[in-house]
Amino acid sequence: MKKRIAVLPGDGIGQEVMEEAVRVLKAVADCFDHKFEFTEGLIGGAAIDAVGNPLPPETLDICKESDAILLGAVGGPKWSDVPSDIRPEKGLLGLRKEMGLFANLRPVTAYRQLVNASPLKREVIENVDLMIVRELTGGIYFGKSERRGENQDIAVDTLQYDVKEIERIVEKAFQLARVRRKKLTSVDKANVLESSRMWREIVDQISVKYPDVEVEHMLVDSTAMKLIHHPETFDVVVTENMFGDILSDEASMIAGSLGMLPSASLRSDSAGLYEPVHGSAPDIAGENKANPLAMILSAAMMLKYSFHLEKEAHAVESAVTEVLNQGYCTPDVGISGKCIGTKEMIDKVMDKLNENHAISGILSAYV
Ligand SMILES: NC(=O)C1=CN([C@@H]2O[C@H](COP(=O)(O)OP(=O)(O)OC[C@H]3O[C@@H](n4cnc5c(N)ncnc54)[C@H](O)[C@@H]3O)[C@@H](O)[C@H]2O)C=CC1
Ligand SMILES: CC(C)CC(=O)C(=O)O
Ligand SMILES: [Mg+2]
Repeated sequence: MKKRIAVLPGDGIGQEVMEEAVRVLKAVADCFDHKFEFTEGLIGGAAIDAVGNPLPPETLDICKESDAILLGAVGGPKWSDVPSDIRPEKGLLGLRKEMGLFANLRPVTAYRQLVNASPLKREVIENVDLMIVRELTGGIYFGKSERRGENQDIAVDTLQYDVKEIERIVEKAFQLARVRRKKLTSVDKANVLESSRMWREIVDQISVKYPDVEVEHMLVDSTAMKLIHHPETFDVVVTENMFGDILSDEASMIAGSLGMLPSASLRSDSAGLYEPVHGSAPDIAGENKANPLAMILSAAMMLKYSFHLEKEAHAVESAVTEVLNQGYCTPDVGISGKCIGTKEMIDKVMDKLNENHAISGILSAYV
């Protein structure tokens, strides 16, 4: 099967983890006899430096002509003073909007091998398996924003949602809950915000179609607390753009590191953008210290959601789990003597992938 993949490394550790993801995908292609064609594009700060635009039209064309997009991360202190309309982050927001990628799936798993990496107690996190479903192309990140006043001393950001934007993300969340543990927590700030009150009404209306799914409404501030207190009680959590952004970084501490959280940004067809939840991590960039697993697991989500290659996705996920089982990990989660670098971690994952594939080949020869 031939698939075209747009590769957008971006900035900082985005470039490092992307190199590793492409390596893993090439190994998957070899093992399972697929053809993945990679086309690289500029985005974020790297694109500003090269052409003065964080989302050049050529990059958008590459993405539109591809079957899926992989993205590292954008941003960094180097571009903190560029005009707000060409900041690196604008490139990513623009790409999500242009591609219509409204549904951001952020699974949070507490890996057994990493329970000691979490600042939370073992008994709090050991049974956690939740999915944050974040609305990705609306809300305050896309509303009108401006500076006003004689001295430009008033700053305005606008949080706006229309019914259709809410309906499609809520539908997506119900569908996901239906095939998981059938519980949906809708997170809002309905005690204060009008957009949240409309969000709640829509969740209630749609819930009638999903009588098998238990629904609860929760305010975002108490959700932040409950995610730490009783994270195991959550299954699917659906929320608007900014709340989802913040809650997912918080939830990363259940997994032990931002470097463990993958994501898929989807629309209604099979196209999708796959990126780790983390940013460009300027504090560790260029040091071979970044945890590449969020990126690799995002690539596995691409295999599953865009290419429907379940077996291949499972092979990558199993290789990751087995390497963690052997005690290897990067410094963000590592305290043991088996703490290794970005590249070495992926060497281990590739060894496992190839080894498991060879074993399954030998076994199939005997049946
Ligand atoms: N999707 C994207 O492209 C995102 C971009 N950003 C951008 O990234 C830049 C830095 O933002 P920060 O607030 O520092 O967030 P960040 O996610 O880049 O880093 C936060 C902390 O987590 C650590 N960390 C993150 N990913 C890691 C990994 N894979 N392995 C090990 N440690 C990891 C970092 O070292 C840092 O201490 C900013 O310009 C921000 O706008 C932030 C979030 C998402
Ligand atoms: C450009 C930002 C909104 C990126 C971010 O923090 C995220 O998507 O998690
Ligand atoms: Mg974020």
